[in-house]
Amino acid sequence: MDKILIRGGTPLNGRIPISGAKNAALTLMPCALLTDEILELQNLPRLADVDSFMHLLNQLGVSTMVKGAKTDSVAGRVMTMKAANLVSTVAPYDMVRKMRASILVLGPILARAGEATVSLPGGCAIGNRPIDLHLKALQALGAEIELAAGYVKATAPKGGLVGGTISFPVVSVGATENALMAAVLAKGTTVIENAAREPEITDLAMCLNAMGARITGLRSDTLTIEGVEKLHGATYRVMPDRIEAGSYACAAMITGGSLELVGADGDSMHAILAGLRDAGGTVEQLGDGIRVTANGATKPLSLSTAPFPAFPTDMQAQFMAMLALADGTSLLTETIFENRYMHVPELSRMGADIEVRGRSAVVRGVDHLVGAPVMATDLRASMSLVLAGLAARGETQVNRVYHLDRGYERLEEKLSAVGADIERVGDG
Ligand SMILES: CC(=O)N[C@H]1[C@@H](OP(=O)(O)OP(=O)(O)OC[C@H]2O[C@@H](n3ccc(=O)[nH]c3=O)[C@H](O)[C@@H]2O)O[C@H](CO)[C@@H](O)[C@@H]1O
Ligand SMILES: C=C(OP(=O)(O)O)C(=O)O
Repeated sequence: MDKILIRGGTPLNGRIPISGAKNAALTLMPCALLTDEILELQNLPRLADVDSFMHLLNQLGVSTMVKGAKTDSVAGRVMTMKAANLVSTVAPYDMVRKMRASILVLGPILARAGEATVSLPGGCAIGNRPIDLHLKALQALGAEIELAAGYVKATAPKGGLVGGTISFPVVSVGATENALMAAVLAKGTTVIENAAREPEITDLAMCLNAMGARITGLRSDTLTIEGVEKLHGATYRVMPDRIEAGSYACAAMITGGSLELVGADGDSMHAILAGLRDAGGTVEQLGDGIRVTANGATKPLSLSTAPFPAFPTDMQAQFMAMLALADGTSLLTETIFENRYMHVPELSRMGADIEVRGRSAVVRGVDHLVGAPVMATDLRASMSLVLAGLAARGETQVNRVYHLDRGYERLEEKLSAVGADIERVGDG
């Protein structure tokens, strides 16, 4: 298994191109299931999750073609997808197990084929992650749901799904996405109340509208969908990854450098950028991206994760690494996933002083971190260890690199280009 070796201590300076957003890509790709015409997605990131999703779509009968050489370091990939017919309505365990976002095929397969069977994704490192809200949303559109042998089977009424009111008790990104993709082909009007407002949801709604859907209320917590009989093909560009951009912003801060994040969309990053400014960084809006510059010691922060537009849970681990070296004590509170502190013991092994108290973590800034062999059990936790390694004295060896490959395109290449001493090494 590959490892990443980092010799820390170099301030990072220069330009990093920001890739297309993983979490947008993973909800835009299943839109191909909703039409028999071609959906072309541009600016897709080169990520393991995108490849896994493509394989899942292939198994369902979607033919795909990918353009974009790996050597082209700035442009994303272009994928054309065509689901002339679905050859299967089943998303099997071995695919869903690898990638929780596979659950996002449930709504579109059901809407297109009238039935869908998807393996239950189960829990994972960051928390329990149930799918009850996805299922309730589909039930509100008339679907019958059966759970058996680790699978959920959803069946639409004879004439297809029927519009209805979906009122979410808790904001869920995935459940909002599944509901949207199911409702676009339902008969009549659907209203989704307490919808997630993450920019990736807006990206999904814009892509669906480009395919002929009729969704209004974009960017708000109430989405109204007038069902249409058919969707057509479209070409759509995936939004820039706000979490990748935020992660590299933390790299600038933790190493005392200055990074231009080319293509980053500041409008989707308000809470992240506010956090960077409060931590003492300078954030400049550029024509095509943003620049983040450290100014001396990082200031401590008090931050709580919550649904958009608040501070995202997907940035909590990276901010924690940055705050581990702050000039004072920070308080981070995780309100979305109950078990998203798996990076704490590893950061502590590098010399961080962090105490978890229930859902909160008290981070007492230390003078320096020391490199060590570390590993993390999820994507953003792994990135927090890379960040710590970039600032630490000596060598850090980050194991289980496959987590990083799920969400960070060409990580070592992007970081070496701005001065990091980082390399990927194989086991042998
Ligand atoms: C592929 C993708 O886009 N993943 C993102 C998505 O995950 P995902 O869509 O899985 O996250 P949700 O927004 O659904 O989860 C939010 C909260 O709702 C709970 N919940 C969710 C669904 C459900 O049926 N029942 C339920 O109780 C979850 O346990 C969690 O506590 O949003 C998360 C929150 O911003 C991000 O961390 C993930 O990176
Ligand atoms: C938790 C994440 O992703 P996923 O929902 O795909 O596990 C993430 O991107 O941080």
